[in-house]
Amino acid sequence: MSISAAAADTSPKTTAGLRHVSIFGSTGSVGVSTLDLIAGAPDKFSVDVLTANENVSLLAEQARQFSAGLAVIADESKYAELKSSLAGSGIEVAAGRDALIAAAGRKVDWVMLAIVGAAGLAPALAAVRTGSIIAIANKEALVCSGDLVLGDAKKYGATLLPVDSEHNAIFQVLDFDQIDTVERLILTASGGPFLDFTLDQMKSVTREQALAHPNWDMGAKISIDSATMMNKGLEYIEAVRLFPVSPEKIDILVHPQSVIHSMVEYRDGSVLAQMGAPDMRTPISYTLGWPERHSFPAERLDLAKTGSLTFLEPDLLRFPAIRLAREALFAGKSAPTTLNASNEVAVHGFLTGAIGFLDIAAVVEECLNRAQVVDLSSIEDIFECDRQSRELARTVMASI
Ligand SMILES: NC(=O)C1=CN([C@@H]2O[C@H](COP(=O)(O)OP(=O)(O)OC[C@H]3O[C@@H](n4cnc5c(N)ncnc54)[C@H](OP(=O)(O)O)[C@@H]3O)[C@@H](O)[C@H]2O)C=CC1
Ligand SMILES: CC(=O)[C@@H](O)[C@H](O)COP(=O)(O)O
Ligand SMILES: [Mn+2]
Repeated sequence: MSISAAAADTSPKTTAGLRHVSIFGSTGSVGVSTLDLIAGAPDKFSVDVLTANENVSLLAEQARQFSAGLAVIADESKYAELKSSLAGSGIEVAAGRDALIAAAGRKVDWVMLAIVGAAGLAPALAAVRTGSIIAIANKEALVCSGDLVLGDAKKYGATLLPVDSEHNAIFQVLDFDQIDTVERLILTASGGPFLDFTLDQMKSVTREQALAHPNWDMGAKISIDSATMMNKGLEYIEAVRLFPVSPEKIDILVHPQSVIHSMVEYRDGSVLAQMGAPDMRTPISYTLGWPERHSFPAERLDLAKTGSLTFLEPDLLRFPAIRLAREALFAGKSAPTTLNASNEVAVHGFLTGAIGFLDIAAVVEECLNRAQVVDLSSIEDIFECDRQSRELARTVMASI
């Protein structure tokens, strides 16, 4: 089933009342929130696969706490450490990229894709091909792979549930059965920590300032993307991939309080919004329970306390990443893959002190200008484009 049909399927996908789940990227921000929800409902879930890149100690701790079937560490050099950490537990251990992909091919009821970056694409495809319910947080996989993930979801009968707060919001209020009555999707954006900064001030911001998101507690890469607003650019492409709505009908609106997570406007003028406190456990809980709603004691929204909700247009001069993402989408073919890969390299460059904050978008723009826009007709083409774009981004960064 594709995402467009997912809303119509109302039969809970459980095995004897217990949902068997796997979490890819369990040691990250989304992964930890997912396990937090699962810990609160031990009678509803049984954990099969947990994975990390290099954080052996947290992965081993999680695997023991949840009696996982298999723990996979992507960094092969950490295999022995993980093996000894889990000795005597009866938990299977594996390492490396191929092991990660094989683990994603294990059939369970529900999978969380919470690896950050294009590194999550191959496991995402393997998971989708099992035909299970797939909760997808990994927006980069959707951006860089064109229609492949959605196409395979359809082909293999998987149900794709968006985890990203904006897309989860839209999923909750979008009437898939009357899609031609939809006039606009409105993606809200907090504007990040530099919403009120001048370009001159943005030139010299530090890593710590950029990591300090005003509303959300997230991993480093997405926090920097929020600060450049590339996150909204990626989310714009993510929305085009996920929802059967043309790109011209998708707007971005800055809403600094992050209370309205996104909106859908219908042709009769009705605007439906999903709201909530900025806590990722709410959208994750929605996907964990889907099609039922589980109870979750998240902080409740207190609008009187919030006081006012404000909105403004994004400033594309101070936040060119939004323009770059739109241009990449309209250029099509390999351009979104280049956008994503060069952004990943540039964000890493900023986090490691190699380039300044404003250089992130400059590197991406230069890569988009220099890279050829070519057809990507297979997963191998996507990987090759991703590899070449990273190489190009490193070359561009070295010249700054
Ligand atoms: N955090 C949030 O609130 C939100 C996140 N998202 C999206 O969800 C995804 C995850 O974000 P977030 O949880 O913040 O990220 P984190 O950086 O906190 O966690 C990333 C996870 O992926 C693992 N990982 C990193 N690199 C690799 C690799 N090369 N191979 C395999 N595993 C890897 C990490 O392992 P290790 O711990 O060992 O490094 C960790 O488990 C991103 O795509 C993000 O855009 C979307 C909406 C909200
Ligand atoms: C929680 C979530 O979904 C993030 O993607 C969030 O949207 C980031 O906030 P920005 O709106 O600042 O990008
Ligand atoms: Mn988001």
